[in-house]
Amino acid sequence: MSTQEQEHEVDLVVIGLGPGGEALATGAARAGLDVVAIDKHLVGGECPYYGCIPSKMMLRAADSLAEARRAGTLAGDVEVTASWAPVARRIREEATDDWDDTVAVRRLADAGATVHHGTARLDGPRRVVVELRDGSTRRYSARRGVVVNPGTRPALPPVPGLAGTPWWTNRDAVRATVAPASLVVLGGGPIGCELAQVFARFGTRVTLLQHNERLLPHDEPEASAVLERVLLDEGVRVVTGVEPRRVAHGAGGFALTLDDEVVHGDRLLVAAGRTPNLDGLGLETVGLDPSARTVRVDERLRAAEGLWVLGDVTGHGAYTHVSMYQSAVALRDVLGQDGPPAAYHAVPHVTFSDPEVAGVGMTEQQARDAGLRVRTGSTPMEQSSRGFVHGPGATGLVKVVEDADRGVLVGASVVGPAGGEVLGALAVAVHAGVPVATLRTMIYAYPTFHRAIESALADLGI
Ligand SMILES: Cc1cc2nc3c(=O)[nH]c(=O)nc-3n(C[C@H](O)[C@H](O)[C@H](O)COP(=O)(O)OP(=O)(O)OC[C@H]3O[C@@H](n4cnc5c(N)ncnc54)[C@H](O)[C@@H]3O)c2cc1C
Ligand SMILES: NC(=O)c1ccc[n+]([C@@H]2O[C@H](COP(=O)([O-])OP(=O)(O)OC[C@H]3O[C@@H](n4cnc5c(N)ncnc54)[C@H](O)[C@@H]3O)[C@@H](O)[C@H]2O)c1
Repeated sequence: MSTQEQEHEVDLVVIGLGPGGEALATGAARAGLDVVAIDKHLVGGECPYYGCIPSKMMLRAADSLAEARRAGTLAGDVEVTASWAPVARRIREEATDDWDDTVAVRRLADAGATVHHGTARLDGPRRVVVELRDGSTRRYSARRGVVVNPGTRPALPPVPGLAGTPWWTNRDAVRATVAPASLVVLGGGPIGCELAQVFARFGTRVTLLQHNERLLPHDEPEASAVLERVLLDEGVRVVTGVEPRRVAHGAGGFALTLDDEVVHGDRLLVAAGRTPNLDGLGLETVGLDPSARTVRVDERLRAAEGLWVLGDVTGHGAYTHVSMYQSAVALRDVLGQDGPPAAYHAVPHVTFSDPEVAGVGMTEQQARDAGLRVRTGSTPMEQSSRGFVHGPGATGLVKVVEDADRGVLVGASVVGPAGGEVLGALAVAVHAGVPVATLRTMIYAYPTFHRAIESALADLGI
């Protein structure tokens, strides 16, 4: 073993600094542990540089255009000339520091951690090898253990011809310096729906091809229907239940062959799910299967002796708030502290389209599949007083799913303006198991969007 490869003994090694890994490394270092934190790309992971934050800046800009266009109905004439330049500038300068993580590295180092940019892999229990960017190798053994938070990358669907083309991932989309004239979006999940609406509102001709029979298939069918209608009304061509047979790229852009037509676009955004970054991590050296889609963890995020795994790869919801939540639970375990175990009965999620599509807990179908005696109640957002006042853009609904035997909500959905904010009240109800009878005695401020919850509860029946 060369001097360079001498094994260094530390308390904790964190591989992958997504939101959860970064927070855990910071907390462990602040608590006095000797922590080595490693990321092969940017400290902070996908969310701040290529995911949540830049995409939500794009959506904020697109929403402002839509609101300005609604002024014609509400407040008089407004002339709108869309420009992508402020969006690109905000993302580059304000959100990502030109995709530079110097500030995040310094923050972590100031907390007391040793930060490396390099690719790490497990090399047996509590052992890690890092290939540093300068080509050198470092080996660590970790007294407490290793935390792994490697995240995911865009999945490449097996469509003939696709692999050799310059298709866009979310990373290319958030780095765009102009809005393309035309765009084909492959995939109608959260990424596809959010970005299809963004570019359409900036004047891009968008075709959204979704393999499933509906958009956002993990949400309530009613929510999918509202979003599809809105996107169609805004000029997005939505084609569901399709999968391209072939993709070609040439001087004229992309051509995607469907069963009975060819769809064209200057750009092609592939948003067809994610591949977990579990390959090359050395999971087999600790007795785990590197080809699995998720790593099974217990309620303290332990995957093996001295190994904690966090984030998207655990399969408990590919959201930043899940990664952060898990990191707090795992940190307590790393530090030998007691505390509540991880529970996932009230995981919320929000697709930040306009209207926002938000959900918590189970859908009606999931509750039925779980064998519960289910009652549902719903109400259209348009029929609420606030929806009526709001006018254009107020489309949506509130739907609640009750376990009728226990008299508590096990799931809820909100589609509407600020749907993710309205969801907050329902997330409390599902999380804490607040009895429906108690929710019905609440006073709901008039005329708010959240007052529609009272109508949905009334629709459950007696
Ligand atoms: C376009 C888009 C929009 C999104 N919007 C939202 C949103 O609005 N709200 C929300 O909650 N979620 C959103 N998400 C999901 C969110 O980004 C992820 O759930 C979140 O980043 C948490 O992921 P993670 O903790 O698993 O790790 P990640 O953020 O994926 O980070 C993993 C890190 O590990 C590093 N790494 C991997 N392997 C190694 C290795 N071998 N050695 C060293 N380092 C390694 C990677 O470089 C990366 O930095 C969005 C995602 C995308 C793509
Ligand atoms: N606002 C948010 O919280 C937010 C936003 C974006 C992403 N995310 C997270 O990131 C994850 C990944 O998002 P995503 O939208 O890529 O994945 P996804 O898996 O949720 O959706 C991908 C969609 O692509 C479709 N698809 C797959 N192969 C296809 C093909 N060959 N042709 C056409 N369609 C095809 C599938 O039917 C599926 O509905 C999400 O699960 C979510 O957890 C969250």
